[in-house]
Amino acid sequence: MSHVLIVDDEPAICWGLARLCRQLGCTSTIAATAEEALECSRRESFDVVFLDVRLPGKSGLEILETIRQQSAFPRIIVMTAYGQLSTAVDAVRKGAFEYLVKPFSLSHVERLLERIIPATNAAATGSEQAADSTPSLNSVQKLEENRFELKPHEAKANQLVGSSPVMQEVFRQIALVSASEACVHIHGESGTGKELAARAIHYYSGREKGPFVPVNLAALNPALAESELFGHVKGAYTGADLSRRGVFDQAAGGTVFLDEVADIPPALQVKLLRALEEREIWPVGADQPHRVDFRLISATNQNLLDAVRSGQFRHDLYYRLVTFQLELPPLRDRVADIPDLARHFLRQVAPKRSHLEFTTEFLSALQERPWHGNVRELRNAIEHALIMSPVASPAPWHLPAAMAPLEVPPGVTSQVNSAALPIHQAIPTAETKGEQDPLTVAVRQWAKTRLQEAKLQANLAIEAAPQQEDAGLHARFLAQAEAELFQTILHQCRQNMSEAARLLGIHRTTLKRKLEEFGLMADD
Ligand SMILES: Nc1ncnc2c1ncn2[C@@H]1O[C@H](COP(=O)(O)OP(=O)(O)OP(=O)(O)O)[C@@H](O)[C@H]1O
Repeated sequence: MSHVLIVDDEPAICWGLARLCRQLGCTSTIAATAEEALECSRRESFDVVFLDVRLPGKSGLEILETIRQQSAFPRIIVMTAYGQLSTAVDAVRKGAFEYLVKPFSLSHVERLLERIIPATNAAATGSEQAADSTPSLNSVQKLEENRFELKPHEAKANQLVGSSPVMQEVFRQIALVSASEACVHIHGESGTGKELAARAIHYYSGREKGPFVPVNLAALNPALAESELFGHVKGAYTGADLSRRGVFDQAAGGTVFLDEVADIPPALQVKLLRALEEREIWPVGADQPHRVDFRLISATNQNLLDAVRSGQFRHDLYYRLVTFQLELPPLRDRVADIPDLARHFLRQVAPKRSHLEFTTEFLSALQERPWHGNVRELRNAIEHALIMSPVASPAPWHLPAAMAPLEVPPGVTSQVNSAALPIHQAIPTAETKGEQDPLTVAVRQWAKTRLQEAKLQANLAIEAAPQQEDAGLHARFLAQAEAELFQTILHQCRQNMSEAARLLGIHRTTLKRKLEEFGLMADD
């Protein structure tokens, strides 16, 4: 008969779990604190331990390792309500067998126990089944041999915020998969945090000291894509005066992040498959391949299976890439995370104002938006609102207009992520440039969206609509930016033209002429 230790200071949880144990024919002991739990595991041996993270006094994670050793390595199931990603990773590294996100259903726990109990019984009788009982959190054994410490500074720099149940599940999966070497495929709408999740997997893996090399396949010039990925030797083609290391070589000992992987040209799919299977890279023009040690994480906002079905994506490559699929939920499915995310972005974009409290009205307005651009749109909206309200806490009307839904036809990416451009083309990002200037971000996004539209039109062979598109991007940009700037300043100056012109540093007549040009002159 299996013996279960339940460590939680919430009586209702202890009661529910104890009853479940009885139904499954196990005995159970309850402890409400870490100290009590240690005392119990000193006295008797347990097969399964339910261990809450937040306990009065010491936390569950602090005693996890001692309990494992005292009780002859029981299956430890860590339970938490509001874990950060680092909590989940810590639990896995310390040897937790499972990580349960509260609130959990008892039927889920029942299935889990039904899976564990035969193995623990077998272990007690020394039968073969025990040897087969692989821990649910894989690679625990490997980690036992090769334990590494958490790097709080790195984790913080790449912090994924989210306490909603769906994000807790994401954290759990990141914790599991980062302990392995599996190829991970991240799927989610644009701006849901796919690159951030990929970075987290890298930083929490054994490769965290190696490079993380992001590359956006949709942004690569098709003619140069092969050389970007695999490198080339000197003289490989006209103009190749020097040999060049590709993305995989740059990532040696670390991780390659292939963003928008659905856009990889068919010819390169074969080469990528070979690189994954053989762990060998064949640079353009080379007469032999060489070995490279890399881990691959890929992402897309498209349905990769649809691409396989339509013959655009090789099925063998699909199965190689999607060893483990991580789904990032759209922001509308985790509105509970919005206040925490808003505070996180406040600290990020305006550290000097981090003491500021958002009003309930502002937070409600945030939670009511559709967020088609997901977390990226939220970040930009917070920056915008903080700019528009430089002193006081922002109000709902300081937010920019909500983004329209993005219709993304297959084969066209919804957004070009500058952080995932090839290294030598990368535009400085928050990571490379320190603090991000909101205007730079907005301009960059505007330009990317226009490029994306151009690409879409080219793909669909659409004739550009005459009027507006006839004006070059520069003129269109100025018209849009100036109109917005003038309107905002005029609004702040209560439509006082002289005051607005003074603030703008232009002559009043110039302002008037421009407003007329843009059709923004108010009727007298
Ligand atoms: N859970 C989160 N916590 C904190 N910041 C987040 C979170 N998710 C996304 N972000 C932030 O939102 C922005 C967009 O994230 P990211 O680039 O990772 O999204 P993505 O899904 O890769 O987008 P795309 O598909 O357009 O490339 C970044 O500034 C990122 O730091």
